[in-house]
Amino acid sequence: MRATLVLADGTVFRGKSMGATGEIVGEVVFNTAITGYQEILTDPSYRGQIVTMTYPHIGNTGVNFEDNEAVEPYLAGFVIKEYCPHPSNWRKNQDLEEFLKKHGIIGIHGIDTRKLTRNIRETGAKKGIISTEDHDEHHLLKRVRDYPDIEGLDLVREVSCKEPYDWDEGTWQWNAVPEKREGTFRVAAYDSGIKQNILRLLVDAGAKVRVFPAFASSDEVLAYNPDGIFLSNGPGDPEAVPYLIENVRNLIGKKPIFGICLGHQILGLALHGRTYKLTFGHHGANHPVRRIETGHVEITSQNHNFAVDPESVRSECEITHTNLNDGTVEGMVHKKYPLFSIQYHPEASPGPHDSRYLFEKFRALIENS
Ligand SMILES: NC(=O)CC[C@H](N)C(=O)O
Repeated sequence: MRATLVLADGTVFRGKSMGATGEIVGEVVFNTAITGYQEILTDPSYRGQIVTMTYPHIGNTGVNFEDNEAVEPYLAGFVIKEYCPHPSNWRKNQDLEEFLKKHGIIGIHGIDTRKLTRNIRETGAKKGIISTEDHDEHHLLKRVRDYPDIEGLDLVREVSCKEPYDWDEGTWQWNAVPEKREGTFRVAAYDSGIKQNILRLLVDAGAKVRVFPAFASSDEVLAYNPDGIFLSNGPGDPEAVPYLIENVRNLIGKKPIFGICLGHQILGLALHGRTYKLTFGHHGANHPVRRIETGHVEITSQNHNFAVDPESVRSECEITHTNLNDGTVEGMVHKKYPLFSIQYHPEASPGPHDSRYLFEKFRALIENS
């Protein structure tokens, strides 16, 4: 079956349908990771986005029931060059196409993803529409242009849990049964679309974790009597979740805080700093980051479109990590209060694992506070 992708600048790609059928609009971004398409598909931070894989051959290991980062994929659409319809992997439970169909995700394959990636790199992430029903580029262009922009949309509410719950599973290997663990200190984790490997690494670091919805009040979170607060990754524009910014502002200075990705941006805003949108963002598994304290370079997994403006937080925070490709802020620590945050994904699953020390750092911060 045919599928057509039209970008808001009028560029047209004609390919084949993969997964669910219908029509979807989202912000088109590209991810340069070579492995981990299943984890990318199930990362809730992609809500509202159409993800293009630059790696040309996708689907060859199928999908299993263990590697999802959330209970289901929340992204808008999926774009690949060549789909592998004959996956071969001992952990496979489903093929990629079945998985996309089951979850209602519309995909397109057989298009020139290098041309698409160059377009986004040169003129920035932009809205796109994928349709398997209407192939008239003028109709599609009108609909994609009429669709609201991602800035200002609260996508966090769509992916956050609705009720608090406890998490007690640490990391485990494919051939072992996950074991339940009792932590030694309490962490309240705000779920703006949390990736499960973050929860596992918090448990590995010794935390007893209770996950709270992104809209939970600071009083509700404090009533759990946590030793530390964690702020998760999540989709969309950080400025679109004022309730979370306000609640986090109430918690600063009261408890040790660690934020990842959206959590880092929320901390920046709660400290009265500023965030801004990058041209095409960082989405991949090999982004070099400089750890200023030691001068080391960490190879990191990243997925974000927004960044914290360093000048806007300079009076209160020190910048601890910077991106070696474009110099943007990748981490900061408060000069007075026990809090630090990281823009990239130290829990990266699959790797690289250079940044796992940050979970131990959170434990140490809690112990010393
Ligand atoms: N992975 C994330 O938490 C992404 C944060 C934010 N939605 C951004 O795009 O920058």
